[in-house]
Amino acid sequence: MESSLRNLSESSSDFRLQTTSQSANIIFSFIENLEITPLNLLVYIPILYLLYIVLLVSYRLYLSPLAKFPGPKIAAATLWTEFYYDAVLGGQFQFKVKEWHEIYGPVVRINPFEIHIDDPKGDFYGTVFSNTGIRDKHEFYTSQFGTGKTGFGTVSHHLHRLRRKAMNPFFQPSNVLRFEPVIKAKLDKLCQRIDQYSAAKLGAMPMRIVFMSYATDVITSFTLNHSWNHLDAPDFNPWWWQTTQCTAKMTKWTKQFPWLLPMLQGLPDFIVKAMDPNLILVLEMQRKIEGIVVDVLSGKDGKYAYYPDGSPRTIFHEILKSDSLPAADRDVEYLWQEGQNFLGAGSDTVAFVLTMATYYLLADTKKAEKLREELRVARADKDTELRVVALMKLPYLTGVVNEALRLSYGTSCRLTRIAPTESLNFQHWHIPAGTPISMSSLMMHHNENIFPQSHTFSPERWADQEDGGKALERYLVSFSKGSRQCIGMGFAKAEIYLTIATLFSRYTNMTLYDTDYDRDVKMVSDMFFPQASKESRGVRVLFGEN
Ligand code: HEM
Repeated sequence: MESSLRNLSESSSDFRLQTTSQSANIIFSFIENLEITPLNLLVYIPILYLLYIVLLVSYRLYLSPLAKFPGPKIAAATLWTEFYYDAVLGGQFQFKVKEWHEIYGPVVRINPFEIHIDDPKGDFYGTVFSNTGIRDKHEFYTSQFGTGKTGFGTVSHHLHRLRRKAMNPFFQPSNVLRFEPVIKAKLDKLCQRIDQYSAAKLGAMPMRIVFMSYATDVITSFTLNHSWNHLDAPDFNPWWWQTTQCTAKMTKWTKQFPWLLPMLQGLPDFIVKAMDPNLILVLEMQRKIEGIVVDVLSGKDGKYAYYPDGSPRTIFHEILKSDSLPAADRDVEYLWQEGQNFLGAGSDTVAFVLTMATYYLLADTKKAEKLREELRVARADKDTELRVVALMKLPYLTGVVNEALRLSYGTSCRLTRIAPTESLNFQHWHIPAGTPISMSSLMMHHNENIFPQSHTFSPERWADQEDGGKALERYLVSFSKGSRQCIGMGFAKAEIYLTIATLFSRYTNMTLYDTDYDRDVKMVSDMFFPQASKESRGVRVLFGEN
């Protein structure tokens, strides 16, 4: 209450100041004259609470520095609007924001604190997600995963720089290229599993689950130096995909109630299980990663934790080696949270891009043939298996990868940045320093000015450009941009290029099985990652004889 009143007195409008200070006087004299008895409290508390709400909403609607921005009043008044669309209706807020942009224009105030921008030219993305400016994250966004100590979850720009610096060497192109043979070994295993499945006539393969197993084996080998070997499971461990889906769905609740996560962690397992059996999978995953971290810290991995030249094979050894890391970060909690982020960030994201590439190429077999032809010619030229560096130079394959990234969006939710010391100007709008500003890949990637017929999968929109689509990449934001851009981008791209090239060269007889765009592909809800309809049976593929 006091802070609301203090805020009120800072108003620039004399009239409003007068009115609000009169209201404040009334409230104070009301409080002074209160006769406190238990019975009276039952009446006074709701009245005071109601007054507090009225003052708070009035402040948000008329006095806040964001009051000048267009948008629905209900969104400016309360965070419950987002909660209703996202938690109650299930991932619908992004679509609502899109509708608001159609009504109010490119700048919309989407909650009491935040402005969302859908720039018709797309260039403002580079300003908000800047590489050079100071950019904090918004705690409302970061708190949803309960990993506030990690690079991903760090609010402060400056602290993030220190944490990111500790991880950077692990993601250098040289370290990614050194890992290429391991990705290829996992790819061989994936192909063996596909061959066995098809020889045993087990039917169509659920590609998101299959790719999820594969991507998890790759990311656990890369970051933990221990493959989780999901590809060995006869059914590709669908529960692991459910775990990540459950973690993502939980964010719609934990964003509003961040205390939920620590509370769950403190409850006995049987209670958590009774609430939702998938929740226990999330906790088990966290404990498994924590166990690995404890092993790392105790030196259990010994010399196998390092390459012969002494560089680390696990992200934890890399982080601990750094002299930039704050001392408080050298503990188990920080490291397991970081480990969880790597697994979450590097498994279903990659799996979804691969699934989308597979779907769109098989839905239009001419495009698949064009890709195969490019790969055939390139291979004949070199007379050998292509390495990732050579693959990345192929224009049509690059178009396929970029289109798959574009139509899988990265995160389907909006991303937010705060410029704490700099006010930003967009069109005629002046956005005060410290305002959380968000933009969304969903809107960037369906901006018809930039990507005409944006719902069409068209590798040609990249491949047919004179510069191979380099200029257009500015608007491809699946990995976001700027200082908080995905640290695993180079690694993910290497994995995606290798996988698409290998599968489409090797399997010439792949067909979609009972896969319907509206039911199984089209994004209908945003659960941090894009989700198809509840009736979806996934993208399924039959591998025939080649
Ligand atoms: C297609 C695959 C991937 C996509 C689309 C993707 C997308 C993204 C996006 C959009 C962000 C920024 C999130 C934000 O602003 O809050 C991000 C951050 C991050 N990603 Fe990825 N990612 C992918 C793969 C990976 C992989 C393979 C790894 C690990 C090897 C990884 C590790 C991370 C980490 C650690 C961050 C936080 C970076 C920071 O804040 O400094 N990602 N990713």
